[in-house]
Amino acid sequence: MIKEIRFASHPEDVKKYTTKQLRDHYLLENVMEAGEITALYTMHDRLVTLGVVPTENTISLPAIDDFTKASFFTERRELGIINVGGAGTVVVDGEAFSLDKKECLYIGKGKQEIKFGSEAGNAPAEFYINSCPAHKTYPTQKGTIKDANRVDLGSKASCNERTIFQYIHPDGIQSCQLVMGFTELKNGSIWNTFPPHTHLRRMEVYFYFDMPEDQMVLHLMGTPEETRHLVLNNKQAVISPEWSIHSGAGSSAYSFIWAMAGENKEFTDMDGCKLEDIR
Ligand SMILES: O=C(O)C(=O)C[C@H](O)C(=O)CO
Ligand SMILES: [Zn+2]
Repeated sequence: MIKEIRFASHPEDVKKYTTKQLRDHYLLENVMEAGEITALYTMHDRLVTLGVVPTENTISLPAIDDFTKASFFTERRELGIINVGGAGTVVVDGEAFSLDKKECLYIGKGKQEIKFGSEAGNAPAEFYINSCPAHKTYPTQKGTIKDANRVDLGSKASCNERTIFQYIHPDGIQSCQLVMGFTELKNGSIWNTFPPHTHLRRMEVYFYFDMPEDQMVLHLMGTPEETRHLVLNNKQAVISPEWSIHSGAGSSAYSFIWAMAGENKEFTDMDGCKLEDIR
């Protein structure tokens, strides 16, 4: 298992960060490792981002004792999973859920044994997971693309034509604080989340996928009046502190999974930035 803790940051400090410091604090460079679990615990709302890639053998989710001091991972946590690889299965206390690419599974607090497997070891499932502290148990539930709430946004002329698929949200799969889904850009569009926004009530993590290996996204972060960029490639993730914008322009179309945790679960509770204020 590959694991790491990152601490929360102050916007005044981040203004002084070099490219390397920005990447060290916010970028998750290697999320998916064959046959491995990767786990990154951020102190921004104590969200844990994991990647699980079972190849020949199934992989069990351990408690990660030094992060959680719990006897099993979901003793005080909930988690949301979206598969971005080949077909796979998640077994939750003996109940099997098959997940095709882009399908979602929410697992509520209190599930003791969680196991991940792939249908074919040479085309492994790649489970992208976000977990946050939970105070009560909501039912474990699968979501297929048809179950997701679709929101079409943007336009061809603005190069930001995209569809948001909401899985774990107030009118969909229920959770304590996790909100999660993915956004797909239409071919020819490159901008996500533009115009950008902040939401002091929630932090957010973006995981970019379905991006050609030789392409990239310039992901924007920072306060609206002091922005910075990070270069992200396929299957990399980036932490967005609650005070930061999170938006990006790619050299081609791509998709990304967004996940939020914090004070509320209101997807539309955003403070939109005026383009004339962005620096
Ligand atoms: O393309 C978009 O716009 C998004 O996907 C927005 C994210 O979901 C988000 O930032 C929600 O707060
Ligand atoms: Zn947001």
